[in-house]
Amino acid sequence: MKAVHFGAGNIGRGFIGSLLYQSGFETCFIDVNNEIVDALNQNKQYIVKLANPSHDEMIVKNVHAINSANNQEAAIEAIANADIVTTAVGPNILPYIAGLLAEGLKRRLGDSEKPLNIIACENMIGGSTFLKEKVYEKLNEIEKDHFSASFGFLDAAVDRIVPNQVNEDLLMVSVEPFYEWIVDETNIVGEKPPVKGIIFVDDLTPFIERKLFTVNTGHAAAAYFGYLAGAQTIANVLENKQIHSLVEQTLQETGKLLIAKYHFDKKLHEDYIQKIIGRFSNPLIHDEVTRVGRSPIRKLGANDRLVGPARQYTELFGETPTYLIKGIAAALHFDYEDDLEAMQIQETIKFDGIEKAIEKYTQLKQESILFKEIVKQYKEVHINRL
Ligand SMILES: NC(=O)c1ccc[n+]([C@@H]2O[C@H](COP(=O)([O-])OP(=O)(O)OC[C@H]3O[C@@H](n4cnc5c(N)ncnc54)[C@H](O)[C@@H]3O)[C@@H](O)[C@H]2O)c1
Ligand SMILES: O=P(O)(O)OC[C@@H](O)[C@@H](O)[C@H](O)[C@H](O)CO
Repeated sequence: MKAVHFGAGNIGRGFIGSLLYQSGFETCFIDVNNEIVDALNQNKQYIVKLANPSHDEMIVKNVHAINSANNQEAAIEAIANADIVTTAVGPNILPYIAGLLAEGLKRRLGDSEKPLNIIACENMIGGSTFLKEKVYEKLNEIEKDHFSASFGFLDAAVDRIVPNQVNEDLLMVSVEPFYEWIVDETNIVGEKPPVKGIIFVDDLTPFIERKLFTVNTGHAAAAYFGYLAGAQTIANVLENKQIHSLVEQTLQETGKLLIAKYHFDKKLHEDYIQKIIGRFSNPLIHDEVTRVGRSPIRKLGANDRLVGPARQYTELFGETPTYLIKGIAAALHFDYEDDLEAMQIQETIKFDGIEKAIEKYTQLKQESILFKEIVKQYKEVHINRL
């Protein structure tokens, strides 16, 4: 069986590639990073190392790679012959791979009748649906009909903390032991993708919201509070009792929302929160606050991990969430120079003011109570940097 995976980065190699190998796939990574592509083609395997006390390792074999920046033809051919396509390139990159994916799928339609499922493994709600929209923008009406009959775009929630890698071995990836990959089965065409470790569900929404509004909300809060406090890594951040408590309280707020919306068992959800905080605190993972806080424009998006639950909380309970708002305010103070989105937000604040910046990046209306509370909190954080 052949897999094509877009994005041979942290999660691509450290999670998806590893499960594809364990399931018997030969994986072709498509990436634009020449160094990684060359190394994969040279070694044809790489090591995944677990951040556990015994530092267990496994070798992922049967891999090769194509640089789509200079070898589109090979990438199109690989997609045309794949048994599954997955991605982990980042939500903002999905529109840029859509053209190539569309070409590969068109060629496949010309060559065979075999159905194909595509799974975008990105931290966003409806990632595969979004990718499908971008692919369909490249098609005419007849092609759209053929695509709908032959290709399934399956939304997913993926969870495994894979920090930026600093190993001498370029391909080695250190990952946390925990993982979870939940896939919406409702749009599958043909057989269920035979990937060991995938949990198929018929309603993904509770799972993706639970993951994004707990793991990623807690992570973002820790990153932005931690950055203000001058911490380097997420594990360091959580050693600070004050921030530990801020993160926990933030997750109590998203927990209250999730339990009310999805009737999750209160005790089980509390256990889920504590397990996640434990994962963040893993001393064997060196996860920089700047990676976890990366792309703050995306993270401040109306439906993303901070503003999404804050908005829903305010609508459902008729009051604003104290700690989520603190997290949003801290994100607006994230002025890390190497992050283009952080710099863009800081420019907007500097030239247009905080109100215009909040409106632009969160889509919240100035007259809303949530908006006003964020402005207030932003000014307070400004005075008392943690
Ligand atoms: N790292 C994690 O802990 C983690 C966990 C769950 C989900 N995710 C999600 O996985 C996705 C990837 O995150 P990551 O941490 O692996 O990032 P990463 O930067 O390590 O990997 C992204 C890879 O995509 C490649 N890429 C960029 N543009 C491309 C293009 N046009 N075509 C093909 N490849 C391209 C990059 O070169 C890079 O190798 C994100 O959506 C992220 O939210 C990450
Ligand atoms: O990948 P992002 O930028 O959406 O979010 C940063 C981290 O929160 C994220 O990568 C987590 O490590 C991951 O989602 C854990 O499953």
